[in-house]
Amino acid sequence: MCTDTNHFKLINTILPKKKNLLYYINYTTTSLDTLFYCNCLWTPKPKATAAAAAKVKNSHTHNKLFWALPLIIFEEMTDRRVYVFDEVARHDKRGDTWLIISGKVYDVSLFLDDHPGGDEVLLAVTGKDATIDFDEQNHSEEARKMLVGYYIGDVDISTLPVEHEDTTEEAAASAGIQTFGGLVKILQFLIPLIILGLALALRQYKNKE
Ligand code: HEM
Repeated sequence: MCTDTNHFKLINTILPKKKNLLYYINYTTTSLDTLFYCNCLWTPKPKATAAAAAKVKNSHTHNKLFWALPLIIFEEMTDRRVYVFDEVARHDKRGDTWLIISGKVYDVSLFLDDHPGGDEVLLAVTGKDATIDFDEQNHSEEARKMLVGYYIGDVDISTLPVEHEDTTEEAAASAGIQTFGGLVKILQFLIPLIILGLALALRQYKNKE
């Protein structure tokens, strides 16, 4: 664990304040691949060789890496990809809490206790599309900026379950079409009856004459 406050300052100026996001450091000069957390906890990249891992543990290399930060390329290593809805839906519990907001998938497992709106609301929408719930709360600009820290990928929107709510304009229009269709069917049945009734009435009238 790095305790040098300068390192914290440096890291915070370079990177957005993201919690527990892993960054891949492509340290071009030594081609030393390693991972570190924003909280300054250094961990060798799993794939890194034992020799590279040993180098990272060496404090000299550690410092060298840190001060070279502005020169190195960061790539987020959070395995960002496109998830099908069913996969998101499986992460629906405390400690494994994913949700969807505007087509993006967020892992809020570590945010539950920090959420100003409480953990219950997040748990209520875990594994689901929480777009409407999120928007309904009129979250501040600050809250929206925080989203990036929990972003892990996108959801394939074609896999989202079809909503059955009839609140949308489309649903209202389709309901209108259905009502109209019903009316046409009734008229199709009634019109021949009316014509028949009129014909009979006319015949009776003529017979009377
Ligand atoms: C990663 C996703 C989310 C983040 C980063 C987030 C962040 C925040 C923040 C910073 C606040 C404080 C008020 C503000 O600045 O707007 C807040 C309040 C709140 N949030 Fe969230 N939120 C998230 C998801 C959600 C979801 C999905 C819901 C609903 C299901 C929700 C419901 C609420 C509620 C009820 C409050 C309290 C509002 C109040 O007391 O006035 N949040 N959230």
